[in-house]
Amino acid sequence: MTIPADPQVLAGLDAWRRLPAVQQPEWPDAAVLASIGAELAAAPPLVFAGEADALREKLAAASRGEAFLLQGGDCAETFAESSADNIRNKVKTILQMAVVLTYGASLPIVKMGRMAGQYAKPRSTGTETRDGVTLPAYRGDTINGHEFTAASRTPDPARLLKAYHTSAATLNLIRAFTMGGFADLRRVHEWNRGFMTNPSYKQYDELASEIDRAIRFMAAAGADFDALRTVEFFSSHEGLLLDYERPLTRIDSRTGLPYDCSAHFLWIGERTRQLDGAHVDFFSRVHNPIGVKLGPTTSGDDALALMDALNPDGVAGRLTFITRMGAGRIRDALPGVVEKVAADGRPVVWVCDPMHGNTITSANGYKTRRFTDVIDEVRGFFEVHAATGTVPGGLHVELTGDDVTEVLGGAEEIDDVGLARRYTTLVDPRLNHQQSLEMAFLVAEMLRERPTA
Ligand SMILES: O=C[C@H](O)[C@H](O)COP(=O)(O)O
Ligand SMILES: C=C(OP(=O)(O)O)C(=O)O
Ligand SMILES: [Mn+2]
Repeated sequence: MTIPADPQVLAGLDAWRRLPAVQQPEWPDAAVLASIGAELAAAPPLVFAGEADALREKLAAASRGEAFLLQGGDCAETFAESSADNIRNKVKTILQMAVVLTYGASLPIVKMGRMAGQYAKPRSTGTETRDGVTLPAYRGDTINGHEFTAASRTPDPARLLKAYHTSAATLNLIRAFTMGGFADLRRVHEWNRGFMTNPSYKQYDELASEIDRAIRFMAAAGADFDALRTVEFFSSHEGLLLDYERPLTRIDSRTGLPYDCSAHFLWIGERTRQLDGAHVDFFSRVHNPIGVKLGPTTSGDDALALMDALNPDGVAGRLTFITRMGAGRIRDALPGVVEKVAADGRPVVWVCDPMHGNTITSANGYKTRRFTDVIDEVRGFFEVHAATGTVPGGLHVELTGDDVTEVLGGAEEIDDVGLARRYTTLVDPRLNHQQSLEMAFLVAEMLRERPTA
């Protein structure tokens, strides 16, 4: 039976159009945008509302300390880099990290990519000037091109369709990889053994051997490894570009409720979470699990007001707060926010994004981050939650499966000069494959040491 949407609920989905919407492009032609919007609205959804519900349940478990979220992928996916190799390497990296974290946490890891839709970026300045020429800033492949020409930087609504089709192809391959045997625990474990042959990672030997022994124990005890050939993998991106998210919002025939079917999980960024703004209004009306980024200036009252707007009834797993305070700020800035939310009692998932509060410019001009700062913010996150008796529920990282040189440090010691070797990101610096695995080993230790009920 199909349940239709309440007409008021349907009308509400466009209420954001009358509210201030920051970080949106200036499309040159409203009529072209409208016709592409209609085309998107008629295209099949990318995810099924029932999958978003399943994810909500898993996030509810994370909020109770019964699961842990690993969310990772590029700062900005690009159409050009949405190749099979690139997608495979990212999925592989996340799966490898997840095995290490599963062992550290002794919990199921909820696996989620910043993938299949992460094509729209908020920017700190709307324009970019090079050699006296000023053009619109690059806002992600769904809006404009990175090439520094007037033609490429002009927002082009045809890109919305390209974003949709590239998301569909990416998601299709992710589903094939994770359901078709690529994610088999025995394979993933072998990849991790390969990583450990590099002497730079000697400090993780002990943990790696323990994991190896645990897998051999499982085999000896007759564990059904065939049941561990597939994994659930969820898609997510920043819910930034409302001209894309609105047409992909559909009424779930089972319930009559709206879901944004561009991804399983959408988050509202630090720059677009104004309480009276378009983004909070729009995402308050869709039933996916939703995240909000919280920067270092967030107060406990800000967090409570966001909860009132986005999860007034306290549905478990509906709301995730992704804190991104910076290594130097988290220990001071996070406790007040966490205490206030904990005292309220409505559940949230607390997730640490140790990337966005730690961005610096290297002496030779690269936008980068220090691996030590990234790890220190995660450590601070665990310390704060241990002190307040709350649950550290997950990790949100910018990473790639490839061997880029964008983040300083790691056991292989990328330095300022090293950044120049393979710096390919178009927006923020990502952990490379090795740095990502190294982070997983370090976070696994933190998970092991955390207080559990
Ligand atoms: O993740 C994204 C960036 O932090 C954000 O887009 C701001 O980047 P910018 O300062 O380079 O504009
Ligand atoms: C822009 C991003 O983050 P934030 O909103 O936290 O700055 C991002 O996740 O790429
Ligand atoms: Mn980023």
